[in-house]
Amino acid sequence: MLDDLRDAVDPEGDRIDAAEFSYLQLNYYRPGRETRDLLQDAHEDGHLLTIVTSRQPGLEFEVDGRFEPANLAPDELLIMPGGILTLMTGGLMQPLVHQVRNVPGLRKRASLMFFVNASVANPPRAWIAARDGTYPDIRQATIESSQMFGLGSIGALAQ
Ligand SMILES: O=C(O)CCC(=O)C(=O)O
Ligand SMILES: [Fe+2]
Repeated sequence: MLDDLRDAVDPEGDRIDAAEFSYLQLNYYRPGRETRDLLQDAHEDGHLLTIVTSRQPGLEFEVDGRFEPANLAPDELLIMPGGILTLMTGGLMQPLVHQVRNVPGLRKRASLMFFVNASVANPPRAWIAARDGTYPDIRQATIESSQMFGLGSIGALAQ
């Protein structure tokens, strides 16, 4: 899929090596114990892509300024573009903003994400330059995003 994106945007561009720095994350929520309307506020993911699934409702994504339920069937995945893909494409591909609603009556909620990251050991050059003509530092952006939620830095994997 990343190769197809590259071919569409810049066939001469760097191939993304996503094998080593992509990872699975399991989120577990106890909606019944929370008083908040949102279990996760609206955000974009700081990765190239996020592949997400859940058997429980709650995930919503933004379309034309409004949030819509993802309504994933048990055998469905949602593939969401993230902020690093925006950097790779000079702003051409915008991230999908999403949030997790606290659905009344739901006691437990689990979701599984596969976060697709470019290698920080062998980072690609952006396929399209930013508006000011510069090329963003994909390696640095990937490392910084990985630290956003207080998780261990992805940079540690490169050592
Ligand atoms: O729990 C979900 O369905 C989505 C979680 C999410 O957006 C995230 O962890 O970045
Ligand atoms: Fe997210």
